[in-house]
Amino acid sequence: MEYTNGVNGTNGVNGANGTNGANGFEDILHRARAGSRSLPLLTDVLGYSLNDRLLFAVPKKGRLHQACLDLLHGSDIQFHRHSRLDIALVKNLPLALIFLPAADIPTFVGEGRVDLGITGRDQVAEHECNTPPTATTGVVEVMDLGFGNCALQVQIPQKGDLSKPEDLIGKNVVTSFVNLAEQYFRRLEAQESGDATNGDSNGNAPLKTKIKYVGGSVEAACALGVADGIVDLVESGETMRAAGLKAISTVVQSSAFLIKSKHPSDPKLVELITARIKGVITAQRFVLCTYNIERTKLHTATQITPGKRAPTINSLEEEGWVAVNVMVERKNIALTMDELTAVGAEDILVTKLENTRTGNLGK
Ligand SMILES: Nc1ncnc2c1ncn2[C@@H]1O[C@H](COP(=O)(O)OP(=O)(O)OP(=O)(O)O)[C@@H](O)[C@H]1O
Ligand SMILES: O=P(O)(O)OC[C@H]1O[C@H](OP(=O)(O)OP(=O)(O)O)[C@H](O)[C@@H]1O
Repeated sequence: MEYTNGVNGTNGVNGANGTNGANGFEDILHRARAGSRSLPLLTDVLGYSLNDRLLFAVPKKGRLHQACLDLLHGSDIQFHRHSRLDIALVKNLPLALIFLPAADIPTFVGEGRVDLGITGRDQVAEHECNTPPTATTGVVEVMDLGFGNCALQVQIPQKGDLSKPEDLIGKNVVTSFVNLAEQYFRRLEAQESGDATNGDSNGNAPLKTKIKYVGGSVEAACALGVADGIVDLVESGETMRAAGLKAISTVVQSSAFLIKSKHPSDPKLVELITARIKGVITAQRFVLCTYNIERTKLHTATQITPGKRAPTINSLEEEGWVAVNVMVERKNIALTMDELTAVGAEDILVTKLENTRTGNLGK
């Protein structure tokens, strides 16, 4: 089977409407991309053609799903998704959304079957461990979307004999990220044995650590006696602590990324969607701050609020006073207001941004 991670048939992706043969979803996308003579079949199966539409993969469930729907809404990408159907045509752009498990999105985008996608960087790293990018395949990271922040970490029981990653060598490690875990322990074993060649991914030396796959609830594996340690995602750390585990090493840091294939079918549309998403992300990240200040104190105040390019300064009707308009990062706004007040700013107002479109904001 060409695809791993259950793309074919195991998770409901295959044959989204129940009529779509053994090769299912993958085959549909392939035929759509190829624009081949088999397109009438596509129409028969789906009731419409994906030809001439840019394909955009979105996580169908899980931690990234709702944030992606919010992003699409903010970008005015309008669609109606029929229940149980994992393809939705966008009404106001030549675009189709394909709802896929986050883990499968790098495969589809990397092979160019889908043009754009949103998934975690951890999933991209896991995919690329097994399928290194070539000149024509593999994904291009377009933009960090600023949500889905987490870390893939090596975890062990809080109480027990183990204390460091090396203690897990030769033991049982359970994870959903078998490729990254194998790569991590292969390098660790190589360092321990002083054998630099062991560190490559060609499997020259057998891996002593036993890596086992589970699809979810990884944190239960130690308590159930299946694992001595696990490699799993941590955000707040609540799941880890509740399971009596502690983190001893980080394999990879992650957040949600917009990714694209190396040869998207419509680069202009990719640019347009990227600009819209960037506008929404920037609007979430910044607020607009306005305040009045005496011109003599302006220099000090604008050092506190330099803006992205420069603040906008307007004269007030009152002699010697100016009004300042400036973008400030949302996470810093309370501190910024304190500092502005301290240097004599008055009438400080903070406005939420609905949307933005700028050249270099949010980089
Ligand atoms: N606790 C978390 N906090 C932030 N982001 C997370 C968290 N857990 C997962 N993610 C991100 O969301 C992605 C999808 O994980 P999630 O567990 O939601 O997957 P899923 O598609 O529902 O699969 P599964 O059925 O295996 O749980 C991860 O690859 C990671 O990038
Ligand atoms: O550090 P925390 O904030 O507690 O988050 C970490 C948990 O979130 C994810 O699981 P999720 O709840 O998505 O379910 P899953 O175990 O089925 O993957 C991840 O696999 C951890 O178990």
